[in-house]
Amino acid sequence: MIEAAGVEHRYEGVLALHDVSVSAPAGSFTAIVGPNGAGKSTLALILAGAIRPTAGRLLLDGADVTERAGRRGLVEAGVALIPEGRRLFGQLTVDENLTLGAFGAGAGRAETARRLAEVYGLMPEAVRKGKDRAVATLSGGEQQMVAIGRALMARPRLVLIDEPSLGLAPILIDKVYETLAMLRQTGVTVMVFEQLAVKALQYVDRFAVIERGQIRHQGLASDPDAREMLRMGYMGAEAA
Ligand SMILES: Nc1ncnc2c1ncn2[C@@H]1O[C@H](COP(=O)(O)OP(=O)(O)OP(=O)(O)O)[C@@H](O)[C@H]1O
Repeated sequence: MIEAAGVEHRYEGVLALHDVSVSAPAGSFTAIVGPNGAGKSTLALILAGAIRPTAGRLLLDGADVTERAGRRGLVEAGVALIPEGRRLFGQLTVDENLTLGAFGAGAGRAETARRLAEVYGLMPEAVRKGKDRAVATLSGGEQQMVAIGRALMARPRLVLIDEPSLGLAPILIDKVYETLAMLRQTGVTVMVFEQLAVKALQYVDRFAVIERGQIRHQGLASDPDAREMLRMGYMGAEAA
């Protein structure tokens, strides 16, 4: 469904990605794992079409969309990015934040109400009950759920999530991943960009290891060698 082919990205002097080729088939759940500064956020932005790679191509459903990259990314094509740090409106309520997700995608009032009901169905009880609370008063895990919910309000076919576990307690990380697994069950293609490699591998079916801007390994999470590779300390203390 989505594919980066021979992608390179430079920020002024810094080579952030070098000859990166990764893909995610429709309906898959994929993790791009790697340590701090490996290039995960840059790759997430490129796959979402939010920034244009300095070399290489971005393909969506087999069509070259490299030139379409821009600030709004590939939203119209059904691609949603949940950036690191979530970027919610803390003073607005859960309901208002979710509604803005549909507004950005051009949904009318009745359609927005339908989508709200659907998205609340995926949210944990604490978020449903807190729909009139300011988002800033929710826990980090709940806020991450709202960020996922807001992206879903645009009815994306592909959801890219940068560091879903960042700053969350382990039990909440599992809840976030369980929600993503449920989302995938509904037919949405899901990609996470994650430092917690071992955790991500419990949930995804495919993965790629990125280090210093290059893909070192790609495979299936069910492959015993995959886990062995992470265990060998390839990712050092950052695998958890
Ligand atoms: N806007 C920018 N300008 C210059 N260099 C940048 C910029 N954004 C990222 N970089 C550099 O590009 C490289 C990859 O960064 P990136 O944020 O993509 O990695 P990451 O794996 O997401 O790391 P983290 O987990 O810390 O967010 C790093 O060396 C980083 O310092």
